[in-house]
Amino acid sequence: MDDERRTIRRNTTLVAILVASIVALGPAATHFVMSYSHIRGMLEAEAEINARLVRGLVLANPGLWQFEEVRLKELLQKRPRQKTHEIRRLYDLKKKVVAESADPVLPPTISYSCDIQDGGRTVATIEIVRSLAPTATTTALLLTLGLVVGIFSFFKLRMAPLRTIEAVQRVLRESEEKYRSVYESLKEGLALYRVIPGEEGEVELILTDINPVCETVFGFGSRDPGRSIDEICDGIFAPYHGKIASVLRNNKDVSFEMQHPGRDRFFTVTVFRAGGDRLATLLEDVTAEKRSAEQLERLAYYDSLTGLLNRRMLLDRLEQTIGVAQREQVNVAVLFIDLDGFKVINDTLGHEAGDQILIEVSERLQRSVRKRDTLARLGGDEFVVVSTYDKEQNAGYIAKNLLKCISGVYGVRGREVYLGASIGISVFPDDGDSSEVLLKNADIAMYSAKNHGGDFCFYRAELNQRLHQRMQLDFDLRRALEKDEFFFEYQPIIDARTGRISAVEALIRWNSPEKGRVMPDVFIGLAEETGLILPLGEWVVRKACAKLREWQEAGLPLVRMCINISGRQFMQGDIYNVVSSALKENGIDPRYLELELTETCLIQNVEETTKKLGMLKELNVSISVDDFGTGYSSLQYLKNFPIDRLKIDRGFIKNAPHFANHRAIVDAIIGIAKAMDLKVIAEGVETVEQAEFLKARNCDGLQGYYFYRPLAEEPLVVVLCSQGDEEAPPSHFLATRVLGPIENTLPAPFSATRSADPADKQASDPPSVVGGE
Ligand SMILES: Nc1nc2c(ncn2[C@@H]2O[C@H](COP(=O)(O)O[C@H]3[C@@H](O)[C@H](n4cnc5c(=O)[nH]c(N)nc54)O[C@@H]3COP(=O)(O)O)[C@@H](O)[C@H]2O)c(=O)[nH]1
Repeated sequence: MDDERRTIRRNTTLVAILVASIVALGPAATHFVMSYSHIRGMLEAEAEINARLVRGLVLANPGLWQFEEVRLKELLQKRPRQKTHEIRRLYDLKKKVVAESADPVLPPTISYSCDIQDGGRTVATIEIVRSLAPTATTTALLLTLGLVVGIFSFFKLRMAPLRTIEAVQRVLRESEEKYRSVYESLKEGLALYRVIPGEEGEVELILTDINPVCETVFGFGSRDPGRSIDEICDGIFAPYHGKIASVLRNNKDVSFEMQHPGRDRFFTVTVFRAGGDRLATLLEDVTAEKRSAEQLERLAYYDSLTGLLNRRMLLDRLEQTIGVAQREQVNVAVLFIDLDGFKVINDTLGHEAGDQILIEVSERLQRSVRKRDTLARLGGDEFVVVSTYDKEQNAGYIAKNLLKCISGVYGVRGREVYLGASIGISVFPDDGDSSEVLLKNADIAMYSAKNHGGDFCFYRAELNQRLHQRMQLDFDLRRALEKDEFFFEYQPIIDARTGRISAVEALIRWNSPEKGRVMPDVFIGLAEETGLILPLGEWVVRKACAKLREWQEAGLPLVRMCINISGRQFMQGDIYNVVSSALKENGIDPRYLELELTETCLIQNVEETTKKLGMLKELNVSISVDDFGTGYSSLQYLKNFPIDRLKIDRGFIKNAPHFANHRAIVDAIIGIAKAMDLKVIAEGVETVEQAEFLKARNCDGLQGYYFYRPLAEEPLVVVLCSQGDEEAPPSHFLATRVLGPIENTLPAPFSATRSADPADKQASDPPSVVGGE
């Protein structure tokens, strides 16, 4: 028990004794005193009356009244209340009883005497004695009752204040606990301080209490209460003393944001009065909000992958640089960099690897540019450097330096890959006077550099013209599709064993009203870029199936129809539904349709490819890998893909008879195909040597100008009809078309008369063929 409680207990005991005594004795004492004085008053009055009566007798009989005992006794017996037991006595001067009227009177008694005078001289005394017993009894009863109530009151009174205090303390404790639990569960740090005013508005804050968050987040320790905040926090609050002091002065809360350098965190501090000269600070950790605000700002102005400036910031900086260049009479070069070969790396090694490379490229560029230059990433594999220079040739030097630093070998995922770059340069003020124009022109120049095999290219007005030409071409192609201006030429594929045509490859051409016959090299790339390849590719599938049905219905000897499927069409298009619906609509045997996909396209996304190829294979169509050898050539993938044929790229065929390494590659590809139970076709067979070389190595199929150039439909039909038998083609095919003479001789190596010069060969002079692949 503390001192306070002890004092309270002592004082309340004293008060309780006092009150209990009053309660115990008060009624009895009051009763006694009041009864006593009442009785006494009555005795006085009665004694007076009796004395007067007796005096009458005395005055009437002055010498002999003492002998009138009977009369005197009668007088003494005259009382207002006869029931009250009394003793009444009359004494003479010698104190001898002259007359007496006596009832039995219980002690204790009360008496009153009254003198009887005669001529101013006392001649006798009357005494009345009455019992005080009834009063004493009542008083005793009251005293007993009072004591009981007094003792009870004593205990009650003695405990009541302590109980009240305990109740108050309990309420306080509960409210303290509530406050504590709120205080401690606050997610903000709450610290209480005693303020010691210093000189010139300075204040010293002495920490008095902290909640747990203050410890974990702000770094206060449990031993810190009692210490000055400046001492604990190495003075980080010092700059805010003025604000803190103003809270006491103005009685108004203040808030400010501060950084805790030791903990690398940001806090919003709200200072408010906590009663008297106490202050409290609410410390809210806003590090996460601050970081996400910074992150948002970074996202708005910086590229999230490399940390370089983004397009928005680049344009802003470029505008500023133009302003400076105008004032200082210097040139600004905008160098638009696009990586060469990045897409293949990204597609084959995955996006993570691609990202890793982009980060390394940005690091190399950062090391290469000057501090005052601007370096940005526009997205994908496009970077831009903005540099000021004074001499004309300097922009070229900068580009060369950039190329030197970017181009080379990159290590990624334990492999080494080579990367180059193409740079387009536009120059202020010659090529534009706004950031947007300079950037657009540098982009155009970059395309030109890329089309010329990399390196760098300065912007020229005619490049812009070329861009417009491309836009025009895209427009014309879309219109051509609507107007059905596309058509096929068919290049036969020869079965090397029999010399018969085993398949034809349908090759798209555009019959442009303005340009005439346009070859696919001119438009397929652009169609891929713009996405036109999706409807165009669908047209190819549907047209090929429709042709197969037409030929079937016309009774032509059927061969496989091979069509080229572009990478974008395979990955992004709904190839399965397009092929299956085209097959169904035309009711043709799916085995007559072969889809040619390039190696690079197949390994873009192996999982997706496996799924799509599996579905296509379920339709029973054939699948071949085009341009084999030029891409990744992964045997692992080949093993898992459901493919039927490999087509060796014509680049290897061209040099195979003359160069040992190309020969070795062709040998290897044929070997792989045989080992995997795949058929192998050689593309671009142009000479007799090539044909003999391939035949000697058991290549299954041969395709190339040596045998046939791509043929229009009519000569193809003639060739197909003539192979194996000498029957004429169905009449309706010949009726409307003019055919050249068909030379019905075997081509070398099947006939010694065939010229080896591909230039000699025309679409109208096919060899006669025997057998099939
Ligand atoms: N996505 C699609 N791509 C298509 C389609 N049709 C064609 N193409 C692709 O366009 C590229 C160029 O095709 P093209 O000008 O038709 O040339 C083909 C042949 O003419 C040519 N070839 C055939 N033999 C020889 C030869 O002996 N020498 C030689 N120099 N060239 C020859 O090769 C082209 C066919 O190549 P490939 O497809 O790899 O078998 C071309 O990449 C076509 O793929 C289409 O409908 N969709």
